[in-house]
Amino acid sequence: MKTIKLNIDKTSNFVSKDVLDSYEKRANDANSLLHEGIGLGNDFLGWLHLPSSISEAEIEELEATAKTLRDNCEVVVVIGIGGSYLGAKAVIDALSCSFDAMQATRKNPLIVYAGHNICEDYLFELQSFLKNKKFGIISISKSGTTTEPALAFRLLREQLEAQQGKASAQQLIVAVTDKARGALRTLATQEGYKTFVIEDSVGGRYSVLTPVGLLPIAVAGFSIRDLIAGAMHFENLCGPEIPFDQNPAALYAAVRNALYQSGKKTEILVNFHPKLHYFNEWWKQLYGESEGKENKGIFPAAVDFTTDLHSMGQWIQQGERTIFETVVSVQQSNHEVRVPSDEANLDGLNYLAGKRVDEVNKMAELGTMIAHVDGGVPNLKLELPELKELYLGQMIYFFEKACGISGYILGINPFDQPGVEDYKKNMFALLEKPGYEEATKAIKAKL
Ligand SMILES: O=P(O)(O)OC[C@H]1O[C@](O)(CO)[C@@H](O)[C@@H]1O
Repeated sequence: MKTIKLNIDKTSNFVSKDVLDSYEKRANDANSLLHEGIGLGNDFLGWLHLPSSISEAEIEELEATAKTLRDNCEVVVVIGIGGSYLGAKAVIDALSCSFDAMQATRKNPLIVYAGHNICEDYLFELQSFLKNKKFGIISISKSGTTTEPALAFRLLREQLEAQQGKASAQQLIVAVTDKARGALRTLATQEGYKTFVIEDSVGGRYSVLTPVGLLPIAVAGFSIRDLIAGAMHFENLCGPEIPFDQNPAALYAAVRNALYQSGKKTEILVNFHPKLHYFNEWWKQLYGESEGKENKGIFPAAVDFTTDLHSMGQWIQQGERTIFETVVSVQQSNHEVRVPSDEANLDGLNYLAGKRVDEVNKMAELGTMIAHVDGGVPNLKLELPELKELYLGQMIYFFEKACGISGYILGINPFDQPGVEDYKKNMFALLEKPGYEEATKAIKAKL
């Protein structure tokens, strides 16, 4: 099986071999600790062996449910926030035609998203769009209580029942949530919705290879079997028994921590393929929510090149030297477009005539890497052979495993997210949620 490849060569001027070697033990110990299951956050290690533990029966159930939604819906709304939608959107966007939403004739239902913001105009416009559509809903919330998806689900469930009738709506709603707890579980049980379980041991940002991601990806018409196969392959390639210098997850975790300790406080995930924009977003939550603790942690930023070379390129080239880049590079385009020759050549592009557009993109990528490294920005590179389910699955597991190792090297718990409760408490107090009376009084005194 072809695999994604990590290249850390363009960090060697910033992290010496001795320094990198000094991280070998910490990275190996962190990897072993994950597998021993006795480290910080060890209640949330269900993602570690997830790829190899998904059964044929589970895959068939996901495929069957996806078929029901595919056969009966022209639109499927994925409701969820954070890890409850980012993994699905990252994979679906990476594999879909860039103009899929505008296609007149469709093989697959259009996937749209809700519950990932609290925007009245967004929800109004989505409900207006759905007015004359046969749509289904995949409502996803591990806790089952997150405000944003719950609000969207209340609105869209009411609309679906009004448009299709309660009985038909019941067949077009799937809930993915906790096996026993939370409002979404209670509602799904009461209404008789088809449900899938998010195991307690799998945190939201690590849940893309559970029904959270797999069901929407299957509904979109992509191969969850290939995605799982790629993840399983990297479950093996990043295991604790793999030597440090051959273990991509351990190496990436070690290099990024060495760079962080040397003063590189921000990591910028870079792509040269716009379909990976939401993969950036998935990665930002995975690393930001895992490592941003105890006033520590690399800040995860992201850009789409060459687009953002025309917005962020100046800062990256000549701003504060506290950044490094991890470039996700897709080696082979799925399509071919060559630069035409032009008799007048007024644009001066005839020197490119006959070349593949991707050849131009690759030279932009190489030129950018040279400029940034020369400018004091270390570069790591993750090469994907193609944008296919297999390599996306490999990359998902690679970043998940490296995140666990990196968090343990940093000395924090990579699997909790206590900091996200602060805004929620204030929001509930300001909204005068029952039970928050004291908090309401206190926060209003601050205003
Ligand atoms: O799936 P849930 O429980 O609605 O949580 C959604 C997201 O919110 C968070 O819990 C943060 O509040 C993320 O970790 C999670 O991915």
